[in-house]
Amino acid sequence: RSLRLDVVSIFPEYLAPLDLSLIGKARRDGLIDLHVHDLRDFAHDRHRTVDDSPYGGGAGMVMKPGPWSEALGHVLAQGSPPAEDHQPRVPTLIIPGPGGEPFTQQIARELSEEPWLAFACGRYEGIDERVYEWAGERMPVRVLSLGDYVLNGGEVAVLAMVEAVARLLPGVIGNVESLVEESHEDGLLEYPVYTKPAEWDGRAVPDVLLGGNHRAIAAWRREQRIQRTAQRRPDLLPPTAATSALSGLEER
Ligand SMILES: OB(O)c1ccc2cc[nH]c2c1
Repeated sequence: RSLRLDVVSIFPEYLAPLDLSLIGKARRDGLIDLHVHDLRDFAHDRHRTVDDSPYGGGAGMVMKPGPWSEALGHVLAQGSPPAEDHQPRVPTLIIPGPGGEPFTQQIARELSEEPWLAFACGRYEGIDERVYEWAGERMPVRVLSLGDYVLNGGEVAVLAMVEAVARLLPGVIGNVESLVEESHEDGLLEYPVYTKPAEWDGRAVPDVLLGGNHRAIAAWRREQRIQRTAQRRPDLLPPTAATSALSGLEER
């Protein structure tokens, strides 16, 4: 199964890290087909203008609708001629933004099932709202946020989302076991990990991990995940589990 990715940005070089390591190998192996488009190529005035001042006033600039509709139209055109089922293929368009739906591991899993994702990287104060409407009439659109903080543009968010999605594709990560017991995979944070030496800086590795009792090790790791989640991310636990896990901590 291969995933086609299109990214539109005024800083296409920002996406260069996708050529490195795992994602780079996935591209060379044909698992990922990445196309980065420079939004300015779709601005036809002499200065290749992509922004202008906001109606209604306010600070900063807003990204003009014209170049975006041309750029996204160009991306859509890559889906023709239609696939064998004669339905013109369209991508799911992801638009990163601080005002979006929180991006989660669950969404990463959903997106990794898609054959074609497109990403629109905003800059300045954002993209003219009519672009969201225009795009929504032509393809599924999801506005996603990495978290409650603000970046200067969508490129960093796209790098993060592409990595989170691509690593779930079969064949991208060599060791599939590492995809199972990781943070957020089943709603819990990951357990603490240790490696040699058994004692370092006067600090020992928990005895249970040095023995060979795999049932005891699995139980210890499960308990660690629950405790760590209760301490750091009680919001991930159902209310009763959070308090009972924490009360277990207080008694110690
Ligand atoms: O925080 B973000 O994910 C984000 C995304 C896009 C733009 C465009 C201007 N500021 C942005 C911030």
